[in-house]
Amino acid sequence: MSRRAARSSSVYTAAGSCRPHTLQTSSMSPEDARCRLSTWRLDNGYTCLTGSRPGRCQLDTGNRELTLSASTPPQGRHLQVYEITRRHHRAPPGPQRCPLIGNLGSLIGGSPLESFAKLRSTYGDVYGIYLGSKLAVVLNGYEAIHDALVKQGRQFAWRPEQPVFVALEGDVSDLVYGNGPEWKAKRVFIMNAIKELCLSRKGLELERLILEEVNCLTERLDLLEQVNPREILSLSLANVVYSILHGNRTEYDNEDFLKFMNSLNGVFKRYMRNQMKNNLFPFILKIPKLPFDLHGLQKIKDNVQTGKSFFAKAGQERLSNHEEGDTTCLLDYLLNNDSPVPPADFWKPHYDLMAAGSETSATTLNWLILLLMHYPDIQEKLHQSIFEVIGHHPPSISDRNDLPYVEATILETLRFGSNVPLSVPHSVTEDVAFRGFIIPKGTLVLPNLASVHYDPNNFEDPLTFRPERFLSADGMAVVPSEKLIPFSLGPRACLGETLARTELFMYTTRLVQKYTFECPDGERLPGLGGVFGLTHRPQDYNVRLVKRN
Ligand code: HEM
Repeated sequence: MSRRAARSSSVYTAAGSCRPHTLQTSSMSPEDARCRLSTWRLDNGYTCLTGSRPGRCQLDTGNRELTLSASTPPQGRHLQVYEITRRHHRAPPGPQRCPLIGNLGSLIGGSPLESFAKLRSTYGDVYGIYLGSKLAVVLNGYEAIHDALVKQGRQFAWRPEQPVFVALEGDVSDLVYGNGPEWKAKRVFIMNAIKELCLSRKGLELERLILEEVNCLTERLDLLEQVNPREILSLSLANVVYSILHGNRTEYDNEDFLKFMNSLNGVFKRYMRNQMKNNLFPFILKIPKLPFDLHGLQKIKDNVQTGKSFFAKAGQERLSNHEEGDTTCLLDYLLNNDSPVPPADFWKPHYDLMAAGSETSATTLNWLILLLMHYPDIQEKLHQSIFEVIGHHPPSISDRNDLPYVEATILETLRFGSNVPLSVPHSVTEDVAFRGFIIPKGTLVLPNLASVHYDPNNFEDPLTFRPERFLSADGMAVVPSEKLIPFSLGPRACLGETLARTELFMYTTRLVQKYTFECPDGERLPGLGGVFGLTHRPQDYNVRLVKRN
């Protein structure tokens, strides 16, 4: 309790939307008073909703304790102060917090990425916004993101506690959202397993596996004149992960596979909506049964159940045929003695990898096709560069060094599409001093990766698609940029980066070898504005596939 509070004469209890405060009146001089209750708003951010008569008062939040002092103390009255508009003390600056909705008003209307850019121009590289009642610190620009995720990587490596996960009572995938030593052990184990499986010759032979998958995709595409590529790409890329998990692919029209993929899409769609709702009304998750599944819990539980059932069926064969020491697929690794994942939890990494590894890579290819439709010169140059080196032969991973234009086009697509624009939310487990601010324990930290990719100081003319920016002057070598961070940075950086880069190379090369992508007759070329969700994807569009000879 502050010294001022100790001098106080009356005690008032305040009901807080987050936590209640005890308000204490003291005999402060009127000169100290800084805000007027008659306006019903106290100028350090508390809002007085009921109970007190107009007077002059001051709130002292010096040591995070609330002390109300008034020249005319609201004696004998119950004063309700809701912590709904105060900004955290010493937290990064940001717009005035509104009751209940926080700063959602600043984000609604127009593209969220543009809103974030506007806030950056007002408040700087590190600012705080309230998503409902929850403080989120947004990191913008390479330096701020690098300082947090790399220089202070240990402190920022935490994932935030999500109220909805608490409500799911442990039925939560823990590779992406886990924390602490258990998460670390699983991450290291799975990364090593994927590396051994995919990149050493003893395992799955990633090249063969991806080629088989691209061939299945092109067999499908060959039957079509035009297509909305979104779903078929998603199925195809999910199948690559499926093959790594099980050692063999599944059919696109396998009912369980389709059901699982649909449920994943449902999760992606609902995730953002639920996040917002739960931040706005955190108490609704505490109510076990709500009509119409208002907290969305039942739908999420159903999705998890679909994931579990899919795994139970798909993994059955491997589970019954496995012998200790087998290493033909990821499931074998999980079944071996040194696995940190207990059998009851096998579905979790399965779910995580399918979720994290399908939509992301598929969205990048979805951007690529749309961008090539917009830039036919680049499409022709890309095709030419491939044809000169490997002709009609299927690509192999070792061709990457000889195809710098392909690599540069992929890098530029990852930059332009920025398909995981706010990364996956991070958090801090303790109050962290960062660039002169204090980021309070439990704060949501959003690394705005897109802010790095669209910054003209990093990439000249950032809204133009130009693969050459990643090439040497003679066009013979790739010139990577440290400012390109689509897979994020630090201890939580994407676990599948190597796999994703390999997929993107093999798919891009094979698809451009086989087809010219054009806007279908009679349709308007779709715009390049993205749809913002868990990923940043292009709007749905149709592409005409013209087979090359
Ligand atoms: C173009 C494709 C991809 C992009 C752009 C991408 C991007 C990202 C990003 C930005 C993160 C968050 C990093 C952070 O929290 O700071 C992430 C996490 C993750 N990604 Fe990817 N990813 C891609 C493909 C893949 C693939 C193919 C897999 C595996 C099959 C994968 C598995 C994961 C996992 C498991 C995490 C969570 C890591 C952790 O929390 O420790 N990703 N990815």
